[in-house]
Amino acid sequence: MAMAKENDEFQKGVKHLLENGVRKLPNMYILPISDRPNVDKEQPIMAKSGLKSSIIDFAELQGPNRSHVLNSLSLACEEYGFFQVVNHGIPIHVIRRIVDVSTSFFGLPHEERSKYMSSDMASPVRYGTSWNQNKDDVFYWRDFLKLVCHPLSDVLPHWPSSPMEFRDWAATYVKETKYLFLRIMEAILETLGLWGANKDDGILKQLDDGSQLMVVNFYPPCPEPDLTLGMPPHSDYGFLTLLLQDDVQGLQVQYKGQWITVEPIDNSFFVNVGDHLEIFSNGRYKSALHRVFVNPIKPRLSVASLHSLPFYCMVRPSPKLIDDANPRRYKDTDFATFLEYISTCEPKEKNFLESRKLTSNNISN
Ligand SMILES: O=C(O)CCC(=O)C(=O)O
Ligand SMILES: [Fe+2]
Repeated sequence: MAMAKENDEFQKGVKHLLENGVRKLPNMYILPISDRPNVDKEQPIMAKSGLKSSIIDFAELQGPNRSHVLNSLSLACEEYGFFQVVNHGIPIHVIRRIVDVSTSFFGLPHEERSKYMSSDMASPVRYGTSWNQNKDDVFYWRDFLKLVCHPLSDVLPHWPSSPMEFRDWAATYVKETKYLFLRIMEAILETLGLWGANKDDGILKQLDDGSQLMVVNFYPPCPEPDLTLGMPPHSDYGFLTLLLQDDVQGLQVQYKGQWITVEPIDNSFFVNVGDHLEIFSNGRYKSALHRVFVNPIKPRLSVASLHSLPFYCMVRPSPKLIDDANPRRYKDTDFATFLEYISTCEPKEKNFLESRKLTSNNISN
């Protein structure tokens, strides 16, 4: 009984635990030694790792240097699975306001935030904690707000009405990030030889009408950050995720088996290749494995915007990227398969994508 009660408290999230005087990391959050972040051990930060070419100047992409930027973009997607976009064109006040209203949302009393708790994965709004709180054996030090963003007019009335300006700014932010996503995708299609003269605008139309999810992640200060994580190693499911992070370090990406800390660059987006783009590009571009560590002093906030095809569409390797030298490497995948997978087995690292790979026995054109 006492145990069940304690469990109920964990379900309310980490901010709630802190507000209720928890000063020591509960056992529920302690990861096995092999999964702990090891942040003390020498882990390079991005600036010192030699990954400079992963910075993409969006303004240059629209100008005479486009082909040069496209080369960097292609290299980043192929080699790292991520890049950072600067001069992205989204007005700075929109960026500031989305951070402000998101911070205010997490500043609301627990009763107000918890109105949006739901175990229904398809709910247009879902407040929750950890990674998958209904299934996690070990909990992660994160609270989140997930908003389904498409079709906007249908979902908007379900979004939080408090703080007062939340809906308006979230709607503006969602439209701006969708526009940026589509422009970046045009460039990515071009790097794959599917734009320009060899135009495949079918996929871009589908993406324009595609799914979009906005996830606000909040990581309060953690009493014993070396024993836990804010998010486990994972790849995102969609084509691209556009991530806005505040100025507190926490995000790490894996490169050549090593965890590299992404130092936040003011007014930029960290963009990572998701599983669907890996499938669509027939494995040429790789989805990025990333995780989040937490710290004992500063709260951290990030806003992720995840984009893919409409939920009912199949994701499959582009036929133009399949030939004798590059046989089809992935099975057809739809969103229902993904939801079924995450409801039956814990998504760890890139294991969903692994389950979609064709083996050398059943590889085909
Ligand atoms: O908070 C972060 O930096 C990463 C968030 C993330 O990976 C996600 O929302 O999928
Ligand atoms: Fe992620």
